[in-house]
Amino acid sequence: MRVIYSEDHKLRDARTELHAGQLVTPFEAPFRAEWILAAVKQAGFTDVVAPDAHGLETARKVHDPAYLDFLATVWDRWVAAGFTGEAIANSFAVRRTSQRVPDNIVGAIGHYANAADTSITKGSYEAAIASMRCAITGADWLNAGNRFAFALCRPPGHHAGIDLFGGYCFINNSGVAAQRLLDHGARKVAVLDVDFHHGNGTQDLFYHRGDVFTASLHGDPMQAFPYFLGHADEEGEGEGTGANRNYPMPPGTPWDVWSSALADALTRIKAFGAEAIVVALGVDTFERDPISFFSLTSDDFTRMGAMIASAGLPVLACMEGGYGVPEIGLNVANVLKGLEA
Ligand SMILES: NCCCNCCCCCC(O)(O)C(F)(F)F
Ligand SMILES: [Zn+2]
Repeated sequence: MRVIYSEDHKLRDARTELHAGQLVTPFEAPFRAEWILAAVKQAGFTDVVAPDAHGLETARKVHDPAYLDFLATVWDRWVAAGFTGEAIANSFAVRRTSQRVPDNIVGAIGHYANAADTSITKGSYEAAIASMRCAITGADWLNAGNRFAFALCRPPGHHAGIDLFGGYCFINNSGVAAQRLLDHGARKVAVLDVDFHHGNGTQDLFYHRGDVFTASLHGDPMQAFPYFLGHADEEGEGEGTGANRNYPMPPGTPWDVWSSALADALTRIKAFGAEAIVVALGVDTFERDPISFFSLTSDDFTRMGAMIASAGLPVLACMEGGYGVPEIGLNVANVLKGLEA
């Protein structure tokens, strides 16, 4: 198991998150990556490398280039506008609005935001690039013929759509990794999202494509963020018809229910003909996660890894969510142990 980690995640250290009507300390904070790195090393996964310095070539195949340009410049534009707070969208291009991108930075950030929970700050973009590089480097480890890799991505990526940021995400790491696998010989790949929250960004990236199967197990969007995508009747369109599968589940979902959804997803991934699986690995399905509502135990994460490995395919796990409790490190390490069991 190769682990890819970048110290540059620390450049993403926002002071604020809009939560429950207040600006709070962000749940998605630097300590997360430090706890997870320590725990996976403690578990014996010591083959840890820094990412290769990839550019945006692969990312431009799944994200709108103008969106990537926005990410690269938003903080400087925000500061140039004379604002002293962190960059937070507060007007949005919602139903029945123009999709022109305003010149004004407050309008532009609202065009590209899919949630107001994600402040953009100095260093956010550089951290997102480093996170993307971890995912691409992990994909290249598989491209070299290896079975397993873990990209310790921070900031996460699965809420980042073609031209959308939010939910703590900017560049869709697992989506870029899937594209990288396709660019290096794979004909079909799957992105399996086990984070508590629906992978709305990843679904957006590949909804009309028939070469990437996207599956997501998550809190029912009628009850849970991201709220506006992730229903079971979203099955892909055009070339992508039948290549998207959502498993929305209710509060309190335990392992036996959750794992039956995983078994179905893996069956469909194999039937699709995927040659590799990119796992959007959030561990916020944990019973004591502070912002989620499933009931998986730490031992269930070992079972999760073993089930995914039983598909018999190469696996790249890209870190997504998992908050606030020390067990996030143990839970990630358990998935890796299960993969290699
Ligand atoms: N303010 C707390 C209420 C929840 N609002 C935002 C939730 C974002 C979840 C992010 C994640 O866990 O899905 C990711 F993997 F992307 F990090
Ligand atoms: Zn999550």
